[in-house]
Amino acid sequence: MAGKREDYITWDEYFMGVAALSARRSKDPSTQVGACIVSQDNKILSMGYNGFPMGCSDDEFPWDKEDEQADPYNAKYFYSTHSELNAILNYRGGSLEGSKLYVTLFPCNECAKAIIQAGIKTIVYGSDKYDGTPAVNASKRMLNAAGVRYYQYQPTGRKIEIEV
Ligand SMILES: O=c1ccn([C@H]2C[C@H](O)[C@@H](COP(=O)(O)O)O2)c(=O)[nH]1
Ligand SMILES: [Zn+2]
Repeated sequence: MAGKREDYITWDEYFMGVAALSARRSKDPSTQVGACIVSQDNKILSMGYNGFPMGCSDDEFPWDKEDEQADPYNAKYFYSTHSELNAILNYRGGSLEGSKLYVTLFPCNECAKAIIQAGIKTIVYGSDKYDGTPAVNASKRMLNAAGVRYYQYQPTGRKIEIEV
């Protein structure tokens, strides 16, 4: 009798992989972020990626970031909905209390507020490239105060290729 496969992916690889795949839908030329919300018993509840709200055309609204200081009206930041918020808002099933968020970039302060208020209790993040910025410092301050646990995803080194 054949034994079970042993090289199957872990839960963290699976859900971070889903978050990374979700990020591939983002039209942001600079930073693509993906998120996946999972229940305590490892069921996927929702997903999201950074992009403009419904009705705000990816071809008409600005993707520039250089203009942020000079002309914020023509930079992406006023318009882009963050992946974590999209994942929270995309959920149609009721409560996210006690759930876990996988996200490819450490959440900003605005996302931290939504995460806390939604009842998400754990964050597994990929990149922390904005660590030390005021937005991420404030985010960590709020997450720590609210008792939301977070840890960085530890890659296994296994390459996951998807061919469809
Ligand atoms: O918590 C976060 C923080 C940022 N994002 C999105 C918002 C933007 O579309 C990009 C950041 O663009 P930069 O050019 O790197 O400033 O990431 C997010 O989804 N969640
Ligand atoms: Zn954010």
